[in-house]
Amino acid sequence: MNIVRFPSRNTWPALVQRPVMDTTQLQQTVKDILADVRANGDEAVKRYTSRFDGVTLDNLLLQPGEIAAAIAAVPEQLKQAIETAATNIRRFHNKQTAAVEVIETMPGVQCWRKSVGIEKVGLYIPGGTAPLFSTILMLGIPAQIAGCKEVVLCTPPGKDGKLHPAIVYAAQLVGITCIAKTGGVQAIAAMAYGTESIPQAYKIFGPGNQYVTCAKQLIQQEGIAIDMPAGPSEVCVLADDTADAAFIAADLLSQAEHGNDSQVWLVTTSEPLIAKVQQALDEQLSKLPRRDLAANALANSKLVLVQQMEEAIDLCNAYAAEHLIIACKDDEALAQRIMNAGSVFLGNYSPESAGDYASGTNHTLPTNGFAKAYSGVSVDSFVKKITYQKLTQQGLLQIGNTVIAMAEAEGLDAHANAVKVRLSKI
Ligand SMILES: NC(=O)c1ccc[n+]([C@@H]2O[C@H](COP(=O)([O-])OP(=O)(O)OC[C@H]3O[C@@H](n4cnc5c(N)ncnc54)[C@H](O)[C@@H]3O)[C@@H](O)[C@H]2O)c1
Ligand SMILES: N[C@H](CO)Cc1c[nH]c[nH+]1
Ligand SMILES: [Zn+2]
Repeated sequence: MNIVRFPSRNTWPALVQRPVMDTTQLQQTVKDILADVRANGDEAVKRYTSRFDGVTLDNLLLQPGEIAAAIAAVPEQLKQAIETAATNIRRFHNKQTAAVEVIETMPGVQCWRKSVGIEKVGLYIPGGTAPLFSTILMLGIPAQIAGCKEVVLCTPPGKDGKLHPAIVYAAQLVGITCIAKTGGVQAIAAMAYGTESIPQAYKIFGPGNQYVTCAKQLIQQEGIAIDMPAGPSEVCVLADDTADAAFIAADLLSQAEHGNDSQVWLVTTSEPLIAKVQQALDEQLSKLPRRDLAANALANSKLVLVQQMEEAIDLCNAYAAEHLIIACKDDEALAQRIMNAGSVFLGNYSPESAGDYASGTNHTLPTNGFAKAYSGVSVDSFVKKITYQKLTQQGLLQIGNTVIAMAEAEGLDAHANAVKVRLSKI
């Protein structure tokens, strides 16, 4: 990992840049696949699934017989773990709904706002390097709570053309039955445009690699909504001299193992901690099955030493990590000063893995600095908020002159007349 000592503030904009592929080439590749799927539907989706995932499929949609077989193949202990996680995620997300409240802004003028589930949603579940069935809970549960009517799920198949049994188990647990065995750009295109077998969605959710994230950003320009750019995983650990180097190394590796383009940071005021973390990383990395992916990600990553905690906080806010772990004595006080992060983990006993799987918060979060302006997925992401109003005759008498005065001042006489014509009849 690169060690950066006392970087001056004017170097921070370059320092916080994430590693990205050549964006021109990436965008061209993605645009070509999007256009092909739009023109050729299932045939193109199958062709790209064969090219990128090495699988030739007759049927893109998971068949009922495959569902029963997959569910039977999930070990009981894993089923229980998935159900415990689902219960916690439900508990946390159930509290994100608010009762409709009618506000009387003037006598006889009532206004209210209601959340209505987006009718058709598409969920992308990553599967290129690991079958992230936990992501099904993170997207499927808020979709269920929001009352979305049609949910389609796309995920890449394994080399045998099948889905990991836990993917199928988690999907049925959250009531998803329309499951397509395809990933990458072709999956995002299929959900955006609709194909013969994959239904079109109004909004597409879910994390993915740089191809998936770029495809989501491009289809957004065509009028399909997306949750947010949720690309390669990131964690930043903010630590002082009370932190435990072995815990920090474990947390950094937990996100580095997601893929080559993940990025992990340590920001600290403690010089001795840096050497200890480096040693712990060496010890732990060699034992990981996914050490090659993690080692590549560590090459993109940084251990940053700063003088003061004040500066450390400012740098964390400039970096705007997907996940921020505060491994410091004053974790709660420091957390108050965090302006930019997808999700924050406080203290030495809150590993990011807890939030990735089971504590209850959502793990679909903005990466690449988008946490400066975007939130992670929640029930809100799956609803539109429609406003309503009802005016009585008394209400229109109260508000009428205000509307007429403003409409006439804007030169919009027809607006004023829509009020006058009614007032003349009261
Ligand atoms: N931000 C978040 O909330 C969050 C959550 C979970 C996972 N993630 C991230 O999701 C990512 C998952 O990535 P993944 O690769 O394992 O799975 P993925 O499902 O996102 O991508 C796999 C697909 O990429 C496509 N692809 C691969 N190489 C290609 C190429 N050369 N050209 C065109 N398409 C190509 C293929 O179609 C393949 O099916 C990781 O980066 C992980 O860190 C992020
Ligand atoms: N850390 C990922 C979000 O960046 C979520 C995840 C899923 N499984 C394990 N981790
Ligand atoms: Zn993770």
